[in-house]
Amino acid sequence: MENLISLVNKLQHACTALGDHGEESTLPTLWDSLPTIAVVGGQSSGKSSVLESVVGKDFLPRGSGTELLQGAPWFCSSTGLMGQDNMRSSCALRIKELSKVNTCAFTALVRKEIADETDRGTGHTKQISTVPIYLSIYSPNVVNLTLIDLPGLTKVDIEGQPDSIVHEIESMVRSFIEKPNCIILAISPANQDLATFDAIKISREVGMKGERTFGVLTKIDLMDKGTDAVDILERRSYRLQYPWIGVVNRSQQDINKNIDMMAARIREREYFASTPEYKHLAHKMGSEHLAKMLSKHLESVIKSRIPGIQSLIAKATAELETELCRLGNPIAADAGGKLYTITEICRMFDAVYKEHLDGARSGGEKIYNVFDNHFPVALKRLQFEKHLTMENVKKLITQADGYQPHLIAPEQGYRRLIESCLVSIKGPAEAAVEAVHAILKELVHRAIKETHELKQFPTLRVEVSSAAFKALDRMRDRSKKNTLMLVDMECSYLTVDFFTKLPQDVEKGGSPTHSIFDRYNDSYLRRIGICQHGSIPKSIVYCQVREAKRSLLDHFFMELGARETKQLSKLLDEDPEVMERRVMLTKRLELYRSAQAEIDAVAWAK
Ligand SMILES: Nc1nc2c(ncn2[C@@H]2O[C@H](COP(=O)(O)OP(=O)(O)OP(=O)(O)O)[C@@H](O)[C@H]2O)c(=O)[nH]1
Repeated sequence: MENLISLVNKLQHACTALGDHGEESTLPTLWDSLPTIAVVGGQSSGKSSVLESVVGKDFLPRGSGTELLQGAPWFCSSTGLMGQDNMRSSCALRIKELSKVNTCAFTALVRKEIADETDRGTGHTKQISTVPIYLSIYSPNVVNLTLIDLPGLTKVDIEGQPDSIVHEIESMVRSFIEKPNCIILAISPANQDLATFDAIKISREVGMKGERTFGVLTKIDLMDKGTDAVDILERRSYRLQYPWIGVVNRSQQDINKNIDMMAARIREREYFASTPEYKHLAHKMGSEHLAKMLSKHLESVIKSRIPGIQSLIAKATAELETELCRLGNPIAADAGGKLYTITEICRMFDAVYKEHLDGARSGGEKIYNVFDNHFPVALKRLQFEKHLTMENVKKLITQADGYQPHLIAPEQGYRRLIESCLVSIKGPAEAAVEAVHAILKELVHRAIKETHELKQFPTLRVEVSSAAFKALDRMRDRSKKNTLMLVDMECSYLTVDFFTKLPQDVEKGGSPTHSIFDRYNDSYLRRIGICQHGSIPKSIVYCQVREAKRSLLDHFFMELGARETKQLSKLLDEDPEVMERRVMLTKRLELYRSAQAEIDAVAWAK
């Protein structure tokens, strides 16, 4: 029994330390893995007496009028009383510290509590109540188990009870004992015909092949003279998977005389040892033997549940770890720690952002699309013809040499013509800068969303995105300036090479007979634009994309260094609910880990 106490206590310790009392919980319950013991039998068959003798204490009211459902979940005081009221919603009787109450006082106290509770449940009508009474007794010396004293099964209606009572009791009993973790003590009085009792029948029905059922033959001492229970006890009749155990409980007279449990056990031992019919079976009879058998059985059942409990704990631990990981790390208290956390998170954001640009995540390809598609299309759409209308060309060329007549060729005029066309490229160039800017901003949104660590801190998230946007705005402005400058630069000086190439290029495709105006036609000027096509993206990538990759949060970091602890704390203003949940989960995880260690120790000791 001591081994069992220690084994169950360890498991129970693990369960109760986790605050797991079998209540509805999001986490898998360990409680269900532990067995309960229920006594089933006809009215006055001796159920309460057997329960008490297994426990070794008398506390249950017996005799007529106790057809109530008494459950006794047992806890040891070392695991505390926490959560009891949550665990059992209805009426819980709590008798604390069994060891501090003397037997008489204890008996009287518990009996009174049960009787009062029954009256409360049935309204003094002495009817059977289907509301369970849960009696929790805490002691370091008892096994932490749930013992259920069920109302007696009956075949006939009971006076003062509704007609449906026979079925009600049966279905109540069935609902308790059909749970696979319920060990059934089928109580049958030996002084009545066994065939007339349903205890075995009902427990066979729910207990599959009877592997959960222990037959207990009570009232052997009350059998008619000349009859005995040897056939049953020697497994010749009413055979069960486990041998029947005969017991001799205290009679009503003994109870009235206040014969205590110890004396009753001695007398029971003597009875079996001295009765000729049972002498040879004496070592397998009696309440003590029943208690030992049950202990052994419980031990093996509980041990067989250990792998299941271990996997429940492993599953719960994994779930806790996942959630904790999702909630992120707790925040450091000092400024240095906070600064470190912020920069680390920013670094992670930065890394995600770069991945978008470099192709590890999607989005960066949109920039290429601007250069490869939007920009050339925009160039194509430029209305060079407006510049090249005969009127405009004439005007420019005529104006170019002022009052002087052109001697050879209107070179100055060509220059002006080309310049004015090049200037119109500024529009598409600016549009490309803006398009890339929009893409870079959109990627900030995406990277913010995808940086898991930022989810924890809404304020930091806002600040990081606004810092990134500000940086991108600065880069955009610089890029625009540089790109437009590039166009200006192209316009400001046309090389000889440029000019010498003009007629040749035109001659390749064009007709030399065409006038000079026709030669520098629309498609030709477009080609000049296309020359720019290469350098404008270069400028944009250099000023915006490369910079965004290199120094998106540089300003922010510099500014961070100057912030005070209070301001840093503001950035890390986590949702208090998240903080609380993290603390709770961390505590629970620690408990699960220590429970795991304890249960592992039990498993290794097998
Ligand atoms: N002589 C003798 N009396 C017994 C034995 N077992 C139980 N009794 C007596 O039988 C009566 C009924 O016993 P209980 O233990 O209350 O039976 P129960 O099945 O719990 O009864 P209900 O809950 O009322 O159905 C009590 O007066 C007991 O003292 C026994 O083995 N021998």
